[in-house]
Amino acid sequence: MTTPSDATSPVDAPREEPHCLVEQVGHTLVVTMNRPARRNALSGQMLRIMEDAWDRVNGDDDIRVCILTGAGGYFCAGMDLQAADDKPPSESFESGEFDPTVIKGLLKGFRLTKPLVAAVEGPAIAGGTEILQGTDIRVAGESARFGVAEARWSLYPMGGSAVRLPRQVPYTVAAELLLTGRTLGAAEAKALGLVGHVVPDGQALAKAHELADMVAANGPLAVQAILRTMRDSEGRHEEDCWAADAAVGAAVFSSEDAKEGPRAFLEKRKPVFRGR
Ligand SMILES: C[C@H](/C=C/C(=O)SCCNC(=O)CCNC(=O)[C@H](O)C(C)(C)COP(=O)(O)OP(=O)(O)OC[C@H]1O[C@@H](n2cnc3c(N)ncnc32)[C@H](O)[C@@H]1OP(=O)(O)O)[C@H]1CC[C@H]2[C@@H]3CCC4=CC(=O)CC[C@]4(C)[C@H]3CC[C@]12C
Repeated sequence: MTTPSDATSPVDAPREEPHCLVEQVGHTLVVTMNRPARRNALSGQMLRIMEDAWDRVNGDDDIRVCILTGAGGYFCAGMDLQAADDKPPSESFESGEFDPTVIKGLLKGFRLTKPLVAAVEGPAIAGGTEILQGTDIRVAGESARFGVAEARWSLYPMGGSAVRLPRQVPYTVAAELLLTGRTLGAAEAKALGLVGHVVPDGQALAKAHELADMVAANGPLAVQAILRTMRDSEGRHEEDCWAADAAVGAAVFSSEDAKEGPRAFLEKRKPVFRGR
């Protein structure tokens, strides 16, 4: 997809903001989709920055949790329809330039090994709700709106929603949202369990930080092991999961942190976890 960074621009043009901002705050990496004038529509540049951020989360032991949010009071308006009109994604699929089975920026075919907290203000439409389904803990401002609108434009929810949404909300609701393209508000999303928290507008990021800080204060090995088992056991019979569950759990109990935690409780102090 063409992005402004691919185009030549006059030297006197104002410096364009990066399409995605990445900032570490303590043990939390904050990823902010940053094209508010386009309602944070997903550009190629934005997705490339997000892919690098995901690698940083997975590769840096100092990062224990990630927050994904959008700038300007918006979450994400999905694929950049102008860029798609300039260069239809089908050209990239047909040429083999892009393998749609893995869309790392949208966390399809690639997952974070640490918890991802979504802070949603305003519209999270199509690709916006698609990437939401790759997050773990979710906070919405009361005016946030969700939906998978691809069918409205005779497009396909290539970000994974036809697979994931029926696993995250009741089947008939997933079918209705995917097939009608209608949107839903934060209250309905909370009632369905698509998001876990609804807060006053403008407070989603603060709540996301509060939750992220709770995660970051816990044993990182335990947190990552729990997340791994949740991911690996999804859709499988429980009897097929216990061996892996036990192996992952035993490794956590064998860690130094598993001794530090109970000791800190008994000594009535905060634990100091070192991730080993
Ligand atoms: C398949 C994956 C997902 C697909 C999609 O998401 S389809 C797009 C669906 N999006 C929508 O339907 C939302 C459209 N927007 C709205 O409904 C409204 O704007 C809003 C409700 C979001 C906000 O309303 P508002 O009143 O506040 O604001 P407006 O006045 O409407 O808008 C303000 C301003 O912003 C512009 N705008 C808004 N939305 C968009 C948008 N989506 N695109 C562009 N511009 C937008 C609007 O025009 C106004 O502008 P103005 O000038 O002021 O009038 C895909 C997701 C990612 C894809 C992959 C990306 C990487 C790839 C690269 C390749 O080369 C191969 C393909 C691929 C892998 C590609 C594959 C497909 C995806 C996975």
